Amino acid sequence: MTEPLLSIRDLRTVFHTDEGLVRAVDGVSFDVDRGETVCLVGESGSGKTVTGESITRLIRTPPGEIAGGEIVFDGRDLTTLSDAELRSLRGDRIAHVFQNPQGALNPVYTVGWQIVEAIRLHEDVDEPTARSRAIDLLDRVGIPEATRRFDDYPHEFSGGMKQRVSLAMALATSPDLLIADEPTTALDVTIQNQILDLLRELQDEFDMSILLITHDLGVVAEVADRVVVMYAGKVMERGGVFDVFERPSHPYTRALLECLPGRGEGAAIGGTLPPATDPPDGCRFHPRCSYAVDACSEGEQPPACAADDDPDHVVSCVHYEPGGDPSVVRDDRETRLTDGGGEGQS
Ligand SMILES: Nc1ncnc2c1ncn2[C@@H]1O[C@H](COP(=O)(O)OP(=O)(O)OP(=O)(O)O)[C@@H](O)[C@H]1O
Ligand code: NI
Repeated sequence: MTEPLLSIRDLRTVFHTDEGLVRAVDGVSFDVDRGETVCLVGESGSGKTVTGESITRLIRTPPGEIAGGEIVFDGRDLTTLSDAELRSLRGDRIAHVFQNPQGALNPVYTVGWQIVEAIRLHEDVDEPTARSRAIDLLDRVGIPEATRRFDDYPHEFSGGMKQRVSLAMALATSPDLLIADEPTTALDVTIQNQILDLLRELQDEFDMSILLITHDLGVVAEVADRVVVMYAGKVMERGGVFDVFERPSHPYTRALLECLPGRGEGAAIGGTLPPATDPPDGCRFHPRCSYAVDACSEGEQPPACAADDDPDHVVSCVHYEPGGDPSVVRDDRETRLTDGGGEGQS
């Protein structure tokens, strides 16, 4: 088996605040394979952004601190790298795109010049070469009349076009991993779909992995190969996108899916995220969970347990622990009937 490109193990990122210690990311583990898209999904405040920003240590220290765990990228543990080593990795082999492209673009310089700089910072090429590469990139991300627009300033682009420009910047050094944090959230639905289509095309073309952060399960269904469902700093469930959508196993995942139009009641999940400085014992979701039993409010978050035959599909819920009964949460009758039918026919 080939090594995953990125392997996060037991990541713990905390913030020291006046209100106390915020365990924003509290023992998160998942992998991103080469060429695949992994989606981090969960409600606002669940720790998605902090996870993404911990990878290349964009977390401001203080108040933030990576308190434990490993972030192995292409065989190297990034938590042990110096700031200088990380800086050269960032924007070279790992690139970030954010919800607000404004942040990635300097209002004082033309977009073309900024992409040229990004290329030349990481590669020893002359100006004309970098310039023609920059125009190619602008063209590739769908900026019409790229040659003419090369000399325009960021404010001369619409929101969707600005996001395309920031994508071109991110791709300037052909990164192995693109971390995209809600890249389409600020855009209207049509533009949103165009950008997601573009991401998919570019992924094939550049042969890169994508870690896409979103609270939108519709987006996940569109682009993900695998899904990591986060809640209050913990991973509730992770697995292949097909498994997670067809056999959602954690009550939280099921509740999120129920919120999807056409899938369930369409209602929001009752209750709110626990206070960040004072999460409940046991499963972090138990105060909002309709399947909670006494054991759910005791001890630590349950370990990652098998959700089905696929070893990649795991769930952190007492009902899946040894001796537990998953049918409390998930109706497995259909699956069993199908299995039985298969045997009968052979
Ligand atoms: N600089 C900071 N200081 C203190 N707490 C922080 C800081 N940054 C993030 N947090 C806390 O960490 C937790 C996780 O935040 P994070 O931004 O990762 O959530 P998210 O899942 O990305 O949410 P959203 O969907 O709103 O972007 C929250 O409780 C947040 O308040
Ligand atoms: Ni976020």
